[in-house]
Amino acid sequence: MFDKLIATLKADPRTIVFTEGPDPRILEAASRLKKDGLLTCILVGKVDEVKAAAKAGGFDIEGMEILDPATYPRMDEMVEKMVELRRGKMTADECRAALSKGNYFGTMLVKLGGADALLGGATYSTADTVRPALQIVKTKPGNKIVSSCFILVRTGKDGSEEKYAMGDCAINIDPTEDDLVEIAVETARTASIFDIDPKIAMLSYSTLGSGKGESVDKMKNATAKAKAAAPELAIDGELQFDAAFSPVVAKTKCKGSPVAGQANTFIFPDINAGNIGYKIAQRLGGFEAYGPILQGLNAPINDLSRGCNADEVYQMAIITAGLK
Ligand SMILES: CC(C)(COP(=O)(O)OP(=O)(O)OC[C@H]1O[C@@H](n2cnc3c(N)ncnc32)[C@H](O)[C@@H]1OP(=O)(O)O)[C@@H](O)C(=O)NCCC(=O)NCCS
Ligand SMILES: CC(=O)OP(=O)(O)O
Repeated sequence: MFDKLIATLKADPRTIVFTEGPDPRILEAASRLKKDGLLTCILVGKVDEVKAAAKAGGFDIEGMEILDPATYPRMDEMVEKMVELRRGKMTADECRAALSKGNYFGTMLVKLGGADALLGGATYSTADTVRPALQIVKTKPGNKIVSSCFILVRTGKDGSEEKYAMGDCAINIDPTEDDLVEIAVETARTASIFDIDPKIAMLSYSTLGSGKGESVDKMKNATAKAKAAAPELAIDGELQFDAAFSPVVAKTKCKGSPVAGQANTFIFPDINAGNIGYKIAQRLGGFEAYGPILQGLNAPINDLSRGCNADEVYQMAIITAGLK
């Protein structure tokens, strides 16, 4: 799962900024990344606080840069640049206030080239982690929205990995048909990076017309649009999860579908379904959940779940910087 990304990081050393420097999970992950020679870590926070937390946890952060926005010597320059980027949407005072917080400070650090990648969200909510990136970093050329996916992995006793991609479980609350097309295409791309050959199911409570209504039409129309936009992709919908996943159910509900019964890339109709769905797979299904991996953003910035542990921080740091 991580071999390719680790090889990339060893061949091309990168720097990652953590917006929540004093958090013990961040400190543990940063100390392991340093020990393993994978990333140069920058910790945002009050120097004394970060050092005290590292000492209390027994984490070695020797040599790591700790940046406190309150004493950052280039803050005036950062404020000026942010005002320019926000183009009339935020005043200098608003930018300075925002930059006193780790989430905005870290994002501007990436924007100004002071770090290659950013990982936050151990204590900040997803909205507070992602909003600075949406406002400052913006979408990649060619993308209309930023979306996200999770890679779900369950390792068998023989070491084999069962892998799925799920999107969008974290960013777009009620995606439009066009948003869903972009989410499907981007999630398929992310799936491929993790060696999943994407077979995309556009999920619903209905299978090919078994239910009726606006939410069914949304997935049906999004499927048609996605097929037209990316004819090279294996994609079908609208499909219930059982029809998408189980070959037995697929035979009953939608025989002949190129995806049903073998889907490995699942696109949810909205964030309620997506966020609940991935957490059920994680907590009841015994899958490791890597993400949310942001897609379509013009810099490698990712969010953590606030329920993350140090292992997840370590792995997400590798994913974030390794996918740069
Ligand atoms: C992502 C999210 C924070 C954006 O909401 P917001 O900050 O209220 O968004 P706004 O409409 O005020 O937009 C803020 C900026 O982001 C941009 N933006 C918002 N959503 C975007 C998206 N999906 N893609 C790209 N840009 C987006 C807007 O264009 C705007 O840019 P501007 O200020 O330069 O004009 C919001 O959609 C959200 O809360 N999503 C759910 C997060 C969550 O709780 N997930 C569950 C746990 S993982
Ligand atoms: C991805 C996600 O659900 O994040 P959180 O648990 O922080 O809300």
